[in-house]
Amino acid sequence: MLVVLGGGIGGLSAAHYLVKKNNVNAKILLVEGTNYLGGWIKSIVHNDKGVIFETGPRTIRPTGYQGANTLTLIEELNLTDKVKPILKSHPAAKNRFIYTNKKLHPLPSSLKSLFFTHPPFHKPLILSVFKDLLTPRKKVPDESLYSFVERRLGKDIADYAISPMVCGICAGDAKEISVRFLMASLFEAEQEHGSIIKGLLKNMFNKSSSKPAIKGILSERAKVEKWSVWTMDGGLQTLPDKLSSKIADNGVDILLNEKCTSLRFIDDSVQCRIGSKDIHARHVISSISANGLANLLGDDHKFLSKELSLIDFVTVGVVNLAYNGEILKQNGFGFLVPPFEGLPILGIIFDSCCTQQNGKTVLTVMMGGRWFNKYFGENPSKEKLLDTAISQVKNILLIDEQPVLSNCVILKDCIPQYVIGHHDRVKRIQSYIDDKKLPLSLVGSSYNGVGLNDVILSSRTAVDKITF
Ligand SMILES: Cc1cc2nc3c(=O)[nH]c(=O)nc-3n(C[C@H](O)[C@H](O)[C@H](O)COP(=O)(O)OP(=O)(O)OC[C@H]3O[C@@H](n4cnc5c(N)ncnc54)[C@H](O)[C@@H]3O)c2cc1C
Ligand SMILES: C=Cc1c2[nH]c(c1C)Cc1[nH]c(c(CCC(=O)O)c1C)Cc1[nH]c(c(C)c1CCC(=O)O)Cc1[nH]c(c(C)c1C=C)C2
Repeated sequence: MLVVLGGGIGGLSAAHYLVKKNNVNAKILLVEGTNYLGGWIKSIVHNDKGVIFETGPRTIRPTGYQGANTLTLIEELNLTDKVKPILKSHPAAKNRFIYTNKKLHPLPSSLKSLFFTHPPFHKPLILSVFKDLLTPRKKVPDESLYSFVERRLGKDIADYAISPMVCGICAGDAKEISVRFLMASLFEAEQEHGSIIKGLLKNMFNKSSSKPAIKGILSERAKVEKWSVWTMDGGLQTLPDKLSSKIADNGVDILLNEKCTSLRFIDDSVQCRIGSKDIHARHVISSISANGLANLLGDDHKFLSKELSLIDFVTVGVVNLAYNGEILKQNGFGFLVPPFEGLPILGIIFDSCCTQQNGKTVLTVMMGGRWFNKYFGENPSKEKLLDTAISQVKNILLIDEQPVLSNCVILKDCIPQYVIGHHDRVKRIQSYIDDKKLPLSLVGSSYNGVGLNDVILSSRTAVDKITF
């Protein structure tokens, strides 16, 4: 028996890859603690109004090894016809705004714009290139994203570009998040070549990758047609829905509403406590959060449990709003708010600019993250979040109308924070599992990337490494 813990995209894709590899016909069991498969991916479809609210992720990047891998999965699931690309030429790809000093500022998006001063930046961005070339290398094992960028490119970029970007990816504080999370290659460029620019130039002429490129039909199409990001017809939930039905059709047993409450490693197998039963597995793939897994290990593996529990998570409040008519004055993906503005929101996505919403204006307001308790306390009511969202939409986007539809969710501990030292912590965790030869694989957003592409690739890599 092979057990997969968790039915989010990590667990579902792990089960899919196990089915593909399972040449010994081992039984596969997927255990999900709630009555829903998909984890944070959830699309609420209002068929009568022609509106879709995404409460979690909404777009996926097609680029890189990870991006191509996800598109291959889409082909394997026969979902090609459901893919909805957003091209690089589309306003939603070109226009991203920063809200600061009571104004929405478009982020510069062309090479030409490097040479001019674009508020909120105080000087032309080309000066940051010179700063990088003139700043001596600082040898460090890791550093915060903020301090790396401030040191090499200047405070303006750290405050107005990097801090909001970190909010828009992990709802975290750039002063705490490791530079190796989002900018590993730039960090390595400094460590190896003394400057970001020099490192990038050297790498441009010395292109060698350890992994062979994935050349699927969809990923080739994405290159030729110049996709920026893509989403799915019917909402992103189409993906976990199809994965769930495909793995069930292929014989995976799916247990819903059953939590795994303990894992005991006995000889070379694992005893999983699920509900009131003990199930013996020859291998477990855990896709649940690192701190959830820490709680299952008891006192047998104190070091592992402690390291896993130190990976922190933040809570995000998500409010979806639909208004009659197309009433947005700006066209784009949305805007982010730098944390120093002290506003109770992280940013707003203009969903109806990215996807058709039947003539309605659909917005998603994201709140809290690293600052959830500061603005909302321990247990805020959903009304408080909804009121905050509507009043921020009114103040910033000048929309006075009341929404015709709304939804509010509080996503408790939904995004891990890869703080300084995360990379080494994950190495220690993996070394412990390898040294003790535990039949345990770790997948999901807690370890090697929080984007859907990273999570899906973590499942494929884990399954590739298992020997039956
Ligand atoms: C608001 C938001 C917006 C996002 N936007 C994007 C985006 O636009 N693009 C992008 O690429 N990524 C985005 N992400 C990131 C992405 O959605 C997540 O990283 C990804 O969905 C995590 O998947 P997972 O399988 O690792 O975890 P989860 O989705 O958390 O799945 C884990 C599952 O395990 C179950 N579980 C937990 N404990 C147990 C137990 N003891 N026993 C059994 N089951 C258990 C849980 O119920 C859950 O279903 C976003 C995330 C959030 C929260
Ligand atoms: C404000 C909160 C959040 C918004 N999105 C997320 C949070 C926490 C989560 C998120 N968004 C993206 C990813 C995937 C990253 C990846 O590795 O692929 C995750 C986990 C995509 C994304 N969204 C924005 C950016 C800059 C990115 C990176 C990839 C890309 O360039 O497309 C921008 C953005 N996110 C949010 C808003 C309001 C926003 C505005 C411009 C919300």
